[in-house]
Amino acid sequence: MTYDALLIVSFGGPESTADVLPFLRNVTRGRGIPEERLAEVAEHYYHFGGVSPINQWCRSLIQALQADFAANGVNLPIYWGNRNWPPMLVDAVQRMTGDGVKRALAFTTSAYGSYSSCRQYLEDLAAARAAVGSRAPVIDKIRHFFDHPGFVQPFADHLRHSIDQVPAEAEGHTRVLFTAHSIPLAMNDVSGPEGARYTDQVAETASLVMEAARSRLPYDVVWQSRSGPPESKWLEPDVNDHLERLAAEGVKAVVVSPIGFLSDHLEVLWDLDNEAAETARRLGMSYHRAGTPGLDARVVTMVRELVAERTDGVAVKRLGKLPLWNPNDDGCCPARRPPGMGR
Ligand SMILES: CC1=C(CCC(=O)O)c2cc3nc(cc4[nH]c(cc5[nH]c(cc1n2)c(C)c5CCC(=O)O)c(CCC(=O)O)c4C)C(CCC(=O)O)=C3C
Ligand SMILES: [Fe+2]
Repeated sequence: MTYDALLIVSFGGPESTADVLPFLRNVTRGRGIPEERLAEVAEHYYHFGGVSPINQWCRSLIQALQADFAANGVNLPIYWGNRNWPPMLVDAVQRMTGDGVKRALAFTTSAYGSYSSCRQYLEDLAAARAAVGSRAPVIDKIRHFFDHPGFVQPFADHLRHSIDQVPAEAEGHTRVLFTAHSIPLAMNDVSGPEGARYTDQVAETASLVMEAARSRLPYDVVWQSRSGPPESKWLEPDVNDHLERLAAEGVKAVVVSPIGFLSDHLEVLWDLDNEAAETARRLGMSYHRAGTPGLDARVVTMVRELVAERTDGVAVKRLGKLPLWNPNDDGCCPARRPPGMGR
């Protein structure tokens, strides 16, 4: 297939205190998120001056990609649009249309399947194209990259580094925790063609990262950043609850690797580096947060390789064994939110 542009699609985040509440209203419109939860999350953003690192990370990633494409003879202009905060997707699609782009590939900054991490991006892409009209380009989403070596290996290197920081006294009493964003159980049940693909993919990434880090430590997959009404059931255990359990079992050190996130989003900076770190401190555990890939050169190479899979039919580079599917097909996550989650 030939493409004439690459579109980077991300979540978007506020860049000043004045942006925070309007951003949160964009994210949660029609979602049944309690007002108190919004106020609480707003405080997390205010703690960082109202600035999420996500937009600046996108800018830097795009700069690095442009240089990499130029150096490797990849002739694709790169556009950028977010789901929830400017630069918005609809403006990116408008610009692409004006530039005469007919068919584009979309790289979303989320590695996994599920309504929230994939289908919702597709819906927002479709809405942006519809708003622009019939001249808008066709846009194909790149596959989930949870098992690409450019995703797994940076996590593995950071994990190895953090394991090496664990104090000698904790030897034999150390646990690795992999975290990803919790989602409603109803959403996970219908993730991917046969359901539960979100939890399956996260579990596969966790085991691939352990293998690449050559670690034999015991590890668990846990969840973070749950929101939504308290009566709805979400993936558990929450990282903080799990730390309580581990402390009671005599675990003395934890190494936390946020494999749910390609870069240090606010969920990592607040929910892990503040909340979970504080929980561990209170429990007397040594806490080590392993890094995310962020702007690792291997991420840049990965994006180029994911593009080449589609443009040049080069072999799919992956470490995992779970079946892949085309996230543009309607046959995976339902094009409607699972019941109990708003809209
Ligand atoms: C699976 C998943 C990912 C990973 C995949 C991906 O990357 O897309 C993710 C990423 C992110 N989530 C983010 C921020 C927020 N998510 C919220 C709310 C929610 N997230 C959900 C799921 C996910 N979220 C869900 C099921 C909700 C409930 C509301 C709903 O059903 O839609 C809320 C509302 C307040 C709250 O309730 O917490 C905020 C502010 C940011 C930006 C961070 C920054 O600024 O750096 C990022 C990257
Ligand atoms: Fe989220």
